[in-house]
Amino acid sequence: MSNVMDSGIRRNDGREINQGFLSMNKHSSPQFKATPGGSLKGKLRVPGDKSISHRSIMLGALADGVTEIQGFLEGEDSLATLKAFLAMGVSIDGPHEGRVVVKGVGMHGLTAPATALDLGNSGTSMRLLSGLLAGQEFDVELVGDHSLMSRPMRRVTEPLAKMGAVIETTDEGTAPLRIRGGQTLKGIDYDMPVASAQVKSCLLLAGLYAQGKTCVTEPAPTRDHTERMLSGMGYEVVRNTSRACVEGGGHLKAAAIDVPSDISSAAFFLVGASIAPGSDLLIEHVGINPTRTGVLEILRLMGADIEVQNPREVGGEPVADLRVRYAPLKGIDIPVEQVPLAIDEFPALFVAAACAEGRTVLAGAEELRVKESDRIQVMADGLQALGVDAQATPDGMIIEGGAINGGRVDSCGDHRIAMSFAMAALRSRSEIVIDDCDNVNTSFPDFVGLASTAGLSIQAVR
Ligand SMILES: O=C(O)C1=C[C@@H](OP(=O)(O)O)[C@@H](O)[C@H](O)C1
Ligand SMILES: C=C(OP(=O)(O)O)C(=O)O
Repeated sequence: MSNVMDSGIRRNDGREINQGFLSMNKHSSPQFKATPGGSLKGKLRVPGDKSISHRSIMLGALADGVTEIQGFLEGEDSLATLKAFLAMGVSIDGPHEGRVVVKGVGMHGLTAPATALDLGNSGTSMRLLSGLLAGQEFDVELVGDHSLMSRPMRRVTEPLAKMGAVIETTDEGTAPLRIRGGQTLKGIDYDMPVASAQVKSCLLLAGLYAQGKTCVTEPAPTRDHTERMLSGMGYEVVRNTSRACVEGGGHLKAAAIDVPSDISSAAFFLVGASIAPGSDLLIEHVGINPTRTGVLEILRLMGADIEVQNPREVGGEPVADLRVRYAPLKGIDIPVEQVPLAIDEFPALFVAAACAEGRTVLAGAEELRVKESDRIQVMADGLQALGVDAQATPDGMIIEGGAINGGRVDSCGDHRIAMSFAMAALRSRSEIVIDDCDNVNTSFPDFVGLASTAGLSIQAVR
């Protein structure tokens, strides 16, 4: 049933993703060149939600029965998750134009992979899988690219150890993660020190394999796709405002999953259209789960003109079309409670702040320093290179809005930073050249094509 050959995954466009595609040669990482000016117009649909795509493969693989997924993100991060489950013996057909069929093996049907699982650039894959795999019968090793191998993993390995998991990290608490199988896990009641959906999801997934009840309390609301999908597949999750609990030993039932477009990918267009005079753009079928809509709230506080049209629910997740028109923005103090609800959107929001009138202050966002790059420092450096008054602080940034000159910036291999600076060209005085943009493929394949259709003048060059 699988269309995967020994050499790698065959994509629906005929391209083959070879073994080792996740650790691509950075010498060939393209530059983006974006010409100043223009506006964003028309209607478009951005690719599927990355968080939901990961979870659809993980839970589909563990379910009884066949899970059909539509709208799956064919980006390198979610493909890394897909490939990990192929390596653990799950039969998966696709992706074909966003459709993936996963033949579930049940809670105890995974088999030992022949080699370490390479999760590329994807923190979500590594942290969620560490929980899911801590309760298996086999040993497994998790590795990734240079960025992923430097991200903090103790936030998951420490609470997992309290549950009885045995996981080895480096002395710095980073991957490779060596997970010893055959452990008996027991449920814990865990107060998370950081607001992290990855930590919460990791522990809930481990909790499916634990004796008794596993409860996770979060210091602030974070994305709840795991809880929603578990419930949607018939696994009881007991939730109140800040706490989610599962009882180990249950089963998942296969279900159809319709993945909405990713609001984190829509964010570049929300910002681009807000800052470019003359813009009027409709972004269709976007996931507007309230744990993800901080970007809408923050942009509106800045004066953006965003209309939520045709709100509906699709497969347990709220979805809508977003119409965004140019509006003059003003600087604000970003409300701290919005931080976890917009955690991946700050690179784009910093560009909005650079185009706003007055000062924007972000605090309470130290988590940005441990994403694919240090998003506070890398964005501050890039904005300064473009002539913007942007000062990094330990937990955020202070930006004085004003003119954006052109120039050259380094995305440091961070997809969200590359796409954010591309949108900055809509308001820059001269060309913006962005280095090291390969990883845009982790979350937004064909960003350049879609952005060009909407009116951004951008090219990828090797
Ligand atoms: O659970 C998820 O799918 C994610 C959670 C967030 O990470 P943290 O849990 O580290 O905040 C987010 O930044 C990441 O892109 C996806
Ligand atoms: C932080 C991100 O992803 P991950 O943690 O899965 O690498 C992101 O996509 O912005």
